[in-house]
Amino acid sequence: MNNLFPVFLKLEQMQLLIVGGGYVGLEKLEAVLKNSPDTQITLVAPDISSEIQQLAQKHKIELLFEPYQRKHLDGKNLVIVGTGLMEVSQQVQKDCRQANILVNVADKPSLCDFYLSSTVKKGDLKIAISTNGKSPTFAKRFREILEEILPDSLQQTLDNLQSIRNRLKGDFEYKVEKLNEITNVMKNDKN
Ligand SMILES: C[C@@]1(CC(=O)O)C2=NC(=C\c3[nH]c(c(CCC(=O)O)c3CC(=O)O)Cc3[nH]c(c(CC(=O)O)c3CCC(=O)O)/C=C3\N/C(=C\2)[C@@H](CCC(=O)O)[C@]3(C)CC(=O)O)/[C@H]1CCC(=O)O
Ligand SMILES: NC(=O)c1ccc[n+]([C@@H]2O[C@H](COP(=O)([O-])OP(=O)(O)OC[C@H]3O[C@@H](n4cnc5c(N)ncnc54)[C@H](O)[C@@H]3O)[C@@H](O)[C@H]2O)c1
Repeated sequence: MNNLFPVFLKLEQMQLLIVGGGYVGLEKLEAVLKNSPDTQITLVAPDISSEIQQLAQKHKIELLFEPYQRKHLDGKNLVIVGTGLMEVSQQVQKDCRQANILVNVADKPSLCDFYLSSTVKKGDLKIAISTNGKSPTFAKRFREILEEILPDSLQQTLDNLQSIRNRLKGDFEYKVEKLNEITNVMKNDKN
């Protein structure tokens, strides 16, 4: 079964809590900042790595040097946990469930409401990759392949299509038909 529903979040309009300030916390923080560098983030952990402290100076990151407590969820829309400690992970997951806040526990699929994906970005094009949790390493490798093969000229194509879209006159059906006609060239001839 592969029933995950993908969405693209406007994370910069939300309040994110990250629990854990070690290696995993840094990895997830970097994944967030790569896509949404202006996200308002609170990161809580008794020990916070120097790499994270450096990132906090350049981004909107509040650091709390203390153990996780229930009150840290106040006002948060989304939570990512990366402490490597099962008791902490389970406690945060339970608290999030009660508060109706979506939670990702890094590397613990059974405790996740959502998974992080590998992401490819070429200008305005963004592709999110999931393997349904089967192999994050495959997701990473596939990202690398897509990053390599997608041409930089894609942005020009998107800009052109947007300007045509804005200039098209007529009703909705006409516009849809016209835009499909123009982009038909992208389809393989054999189809
Ligand atoms: C895509 C990416 C996004 C990100 O995290 O940013 C991501 N993991 C990445 C890398 C990666 N993670 C791990 C390795 C080591 C090799 C290996 O084990 O394969 C590598 C590879 C590396 O680092 O080279 C360890 C690992 N990960 C999970 C488990 C537990 C398990 O599978 O049961 C374990 C074993 C832990 C242990 O043994 O202790 C689980 C999850 N990892 C996910 C996402 C979710 C599923 C995504 C999907 O559907 O494919 C899911 C389910 C939950 C989540 O964490 O959100 C990011 C690549 C970013 C990029 O570079 O593009
Ligand atoms: N590839 C690499 O470069 C590299 C480097 C180091 C570690 N690792 C791997 O990463 C894993 C360890 O990473 P990690 O991030 O899980 O552990 P970590 O020890 O790096 O960090 C744990 C974090 O959790 C915090 N924490 C502990 N109790 C807490 C609580 N009650 N509330 C909030 N925060 C709390 C700690 O203060 C710390 O910030 C290991 O599996 C190791 O193999 C990889």
